[in-house]
Amino acid sequence: FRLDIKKKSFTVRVLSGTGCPEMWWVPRPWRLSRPGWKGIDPAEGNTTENFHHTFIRTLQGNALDALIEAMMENLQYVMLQSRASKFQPNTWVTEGLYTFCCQVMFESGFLTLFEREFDRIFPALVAGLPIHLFKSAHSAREKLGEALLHKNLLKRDNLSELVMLLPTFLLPHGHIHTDSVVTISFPLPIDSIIKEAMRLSSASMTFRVAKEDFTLHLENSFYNIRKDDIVALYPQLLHFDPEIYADPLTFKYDRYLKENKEEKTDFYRNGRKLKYYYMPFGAGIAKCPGRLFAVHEIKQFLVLIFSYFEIDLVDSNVQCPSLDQSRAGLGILQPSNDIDFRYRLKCL
Ligand code: HEM
Repeated sequence: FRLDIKKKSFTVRVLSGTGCPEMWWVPRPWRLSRPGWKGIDPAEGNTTENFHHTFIRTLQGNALDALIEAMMENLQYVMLQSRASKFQPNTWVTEGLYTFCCQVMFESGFLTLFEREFDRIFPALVAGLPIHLFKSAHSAREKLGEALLHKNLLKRDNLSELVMLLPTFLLPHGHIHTDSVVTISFPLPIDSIIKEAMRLSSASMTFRVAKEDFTLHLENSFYNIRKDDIVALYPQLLHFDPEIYADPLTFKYDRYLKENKEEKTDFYRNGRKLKYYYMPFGAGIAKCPGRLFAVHEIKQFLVLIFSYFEIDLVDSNVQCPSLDQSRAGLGILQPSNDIDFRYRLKCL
C-alpha cells in the first residue's frame, strides 16, 4: 500500500490512547487508573497536537540526552552489578539469549520495578480485561507509577563506578566516545543492522480515525472513508513486499547501506520512489516519539555486552528461532523459543 499521510487532501487523527505498542504499559494503564480519570477529552486541551508536543518535549532534544545518560547507568548496573554474584574468574555463565536481553532491557528501563508482569499479561489486557484482575501486575504498575513521579526520578544514587571508567577503557578501541552524554560509533553498519532486524520483526498495526469524510486514493483503487471511520495499516505488508525488498525474508545486514556506505533511502515500487518504506515506528504526527531513544538504547546495550563479555552460542549450529505470531498487530514479534548462549567477563 502507499499512503501519503501528510500530502493527501485529508486529515487524520490519532486514535486517542492507542499509544506505543512497545511502551503500552506506561501511558495507558497508568493514566486510566488515576483517581478522577474521565477519559481524553479534546475540549479540555487533550488534543492529539498537545499529546504530540508533550511526547516530543519529554522524549527528544535535551530530554533525550538525560534519558540516554540514565539508561547507560542502568544498563551497566543491571549487566554487571546486579549479577555480580554470577561472575567467577574464567567461568562461563549460561543463559537464554532472549531471556538475558529482555531482563537487561526491562530492568534497565525501570530497574527492577517493571518486573515483567505487564508483559506476561499483555495479550489479556489488550483483550480488555482490567489490570486489577492480575494482582502482581497491578502492584507492579502502582510501583512504576510511584517511581515515575518527578521527585523520585530525581533520586539517582546508583551511578556505577564503571560509568566514570567507561570513557577511558573504551575509547582506545574507538567504539564509544563520550561527551557529557554518551554517543556511540560502531565499526559495523549498526544502523542498517538494527533497521533490518526491525523490518523483519515489527508487526505493529497503525490506526487512524478520520476527522472528516474523504476519498482515500491507493495505487489502483480508492475508498470513500467517512468521518470517524478507523483506518488500520499493516506496515509488515510493506516490509515483506519482494518488489521493495528483494528476498524479503532474508536478513541482510547492509540492506540500508549504499555502496559508498551512506544510508540507503531509495526504495521503489512500480518504478516509483517510496516515501514510506520503513515503518516499525509508524508514520505521520503520531510516529513513535521514543524511536531515537529506543534505537540508542539498543546500541548502548550492544556496545556494553560486547565490551564487557566474551560471548558464544552454546550450540554454534543452532537454528535462528522463528517469530511468535501471537502478537501480530501489537508490536515487535518475539522469538518462539529461546537459544542458549554463554558469556564471561572480559579481563579489562
Ligand atoms: C523498538 C522500540 C519501539 C517501537 C518498535 C515503537 C513503535 C511505536 C509505534 C508503531 C507507535 C505508533 C505510531 C503511529 O501510530 O504512527 C508508537 C507510538 C509511541 N511510542 Fe513507541 N516504539 C518503541 C519504543 C518506544 C519508547 C522507548 C518510547 C518511550 C520511552 C516510546 C513512546 C511512544 C509514544 C509516547 C507513542 C505515542 C505517540 C502518539 O500517539 O503521538 N516508544 N511507537
